[in-house]
Amino acid sequence: MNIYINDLSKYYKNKKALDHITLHLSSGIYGLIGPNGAGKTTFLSILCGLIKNDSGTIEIDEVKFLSDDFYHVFGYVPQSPALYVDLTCNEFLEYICALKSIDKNQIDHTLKLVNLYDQKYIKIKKLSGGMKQRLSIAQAIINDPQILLLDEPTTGLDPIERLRLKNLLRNLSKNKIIIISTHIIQDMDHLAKSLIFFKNGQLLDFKSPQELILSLKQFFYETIVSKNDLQKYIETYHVSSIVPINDDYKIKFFSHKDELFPHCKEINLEDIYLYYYGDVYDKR
Ligand SMILES: Nc1ncnc2c1ncn2[C@@H]1O[C@H](COP(=O)(O)OP(=O)(O)OP(=O)(O)O)[C@@H](O)[C@H]1O
Repeated sequence: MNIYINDLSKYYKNKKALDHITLHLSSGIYGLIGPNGAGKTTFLSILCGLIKNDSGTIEIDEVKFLSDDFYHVFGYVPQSPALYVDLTCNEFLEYICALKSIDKNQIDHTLKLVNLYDQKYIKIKKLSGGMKQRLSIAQAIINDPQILLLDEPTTGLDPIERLRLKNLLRNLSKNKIIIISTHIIQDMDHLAKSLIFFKNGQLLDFKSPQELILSLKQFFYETIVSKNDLQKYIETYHVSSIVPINDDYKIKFFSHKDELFPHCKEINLEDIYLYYYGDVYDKR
């Protein structure tokens, strides 16, 4: 399965929400990264046919985009779960099976996958936020879609629920294209094969986490500063981490100049998020 997105743009009146996005996606998990307003939801909404793009094309190599066949290979987890809270989990999934024209015998298997089998006959309004999120994922995966889109699925989940969700997505990802939008970049660590960075509707970068770290490490430096000097460094450099060490601080920062400080031994995805969405990117 491949998705070819070519020169995709979208306006809301005069506001450009997506600006000439071109991407080729094959099987695997993609993290769609960006701060609020970057265009993530707009992009996913176009991919699932909820809204229309103004220009550009989307092609999928096995089905025609937005045809009936497309909806059989596709699942969507919206930003806010759209659930009927007076139904039980079982009743809700029976309704989804009817909508998707699939056999109800998929329900038990799906509830087990999302770890909600014990809640099968519980009303949705009695579920915790994390359980509701998993039920929302259940409705999206019940037809075993080859394309799965999730809009900020980790928002509001505690660390254990986030870990559960990551494991579930990892287990589901074989032969599927999974796109997960998030501004919590750490959630993509050891999960996404590639990260797609959006800012103001534009594509900033599209690389694997390893490639990103390799290409950006050269801009990161580290040094130890005294408590008195810390504020001066924060004002002068783009500091991405501060770790107290006895009475001093170990700071990590990025700069596009050749600095006299040692380069960082390691940088992580959080450093990369700050690199792209801190003000340094606009100042380059
Ligand atoms: N229905 C709409 N009408 C007008 N402008 C909109 C509409 N939906 C989104 N926008 C604007 O388009 C831009 C992209 O919004 P979008 O919701 O796609 O971003 P996002 O990255 O998903 O943000 P968030 O992380 O806050 O969900 C923003 O500037 C937003 O204000």
